[in-house]
Amino acid sequence: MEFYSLNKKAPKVSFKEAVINGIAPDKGLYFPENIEPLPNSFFEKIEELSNLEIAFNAIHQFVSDEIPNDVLLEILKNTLDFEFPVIEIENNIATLELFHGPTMAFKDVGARFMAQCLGYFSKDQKNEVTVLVATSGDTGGAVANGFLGVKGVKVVILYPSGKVSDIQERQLTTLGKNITALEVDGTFDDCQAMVKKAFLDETLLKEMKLTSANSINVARWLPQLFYFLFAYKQVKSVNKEIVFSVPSGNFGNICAGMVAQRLGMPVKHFIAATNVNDTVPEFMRTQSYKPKPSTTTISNAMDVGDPSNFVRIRHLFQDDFNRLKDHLSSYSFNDLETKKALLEIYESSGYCADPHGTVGYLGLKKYQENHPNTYGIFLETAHPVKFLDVVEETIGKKLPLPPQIQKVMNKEKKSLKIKTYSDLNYFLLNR
Ligand SMILES: N[C@@H](CCOP(=O)(O)O)C(=O)O
Repeated sequence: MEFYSLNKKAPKVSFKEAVINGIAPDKGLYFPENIEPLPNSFFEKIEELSNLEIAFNAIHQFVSDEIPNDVLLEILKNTLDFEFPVIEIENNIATLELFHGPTMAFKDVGARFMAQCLGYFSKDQKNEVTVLVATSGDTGGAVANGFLGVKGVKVVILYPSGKVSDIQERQLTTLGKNITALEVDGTFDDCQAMVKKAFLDETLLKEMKLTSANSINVARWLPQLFYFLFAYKQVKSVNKEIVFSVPSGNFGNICAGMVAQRLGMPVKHFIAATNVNDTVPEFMRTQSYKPKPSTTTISNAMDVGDPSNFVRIRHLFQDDFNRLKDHLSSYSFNDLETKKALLEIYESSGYCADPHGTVGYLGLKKYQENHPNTYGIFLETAHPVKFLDVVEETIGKKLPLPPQIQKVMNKEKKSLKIKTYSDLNYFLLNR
């Protein structure tokens, strides 16, 4: 399978090259040349398949023979060694819990998958690869965990100072070894812009091989489509039209869900639920894409003003707005609405959602006002404990700390403060 750049000014590349490059030389995101639907029998018998079999069948066409089947299976086995349960909390409303992995956020799957692919591809290379990643909260911890100790790979994580939760910060600043955290005086968008600038910086590129571990990298982005298939397997028997409501920041997860739909998975509609960082809901209202500086919210991992992957979503629908709106609705909610709903869900069902999942729930409720007979699944993208202060204060109860979190609580946070792109450039050239 080849991948082309969405800016169409760079040569097509293999999966291996797309993973190693991260982003195309013309600054475009890579996109698969073809998305071949899976046979009907795959979906008819999906309940009989293990998660490993589902994932292998879904990802194989993108990886093709660039990773041998036995190695790919091993990578998937190491990636998917936890549960992805769907839990019904109200009539026609269920949540897909994506937080049972090592850093308790949905990013664990993509980060582990990409780390192993990159480890495989760079095993014979003499030169070390530097992975640059920008995070608004959850990606950083997952990438740190997934890449820890991977030979020939150094990871540099940029995060916005004071804008990630205490636990998220611990997850990305306490591991050491091949992982370095840079605390940026700015927003997530500033971090993401610096990372993208580095990929075009000839002085850097002469000195080192750089790649990205954000969802702009196909190996981080595509495995997220597994979640939707795992959920479909669990709810297929309800025999209703299925809609997914995805809390969205950089829009990689929802875009991967749309790839699962292209593979043939029956889904009626997607809902992109955002906090007040509403660039996409505004686009769906006005047809005009206007990125704006991100605002800090209690669902901080979605504090993104210029979502990288929205361009992939538009491309999936050939930039045809009418086709896009048949498949996608997008709504935004403020912190007050989020806290109110978090408490309501807790009091009515006993389910403790996190602020991101709650935004997803709100998006689903809004959509179902006009589509009451659909079966809705909202994604719980991170464990509520990662947002301890806000969740405990909202529900008025203490949350027990799971072992994954206890592990990082007493470790010392280590980061270097930077402010501008030249600070990043200096760090990379002189570390
Ligand atoms: N929500 C993210 C922002 C980066 O998204 P990514 O999926 O492109 O890595 C975060 O938690 O950092």
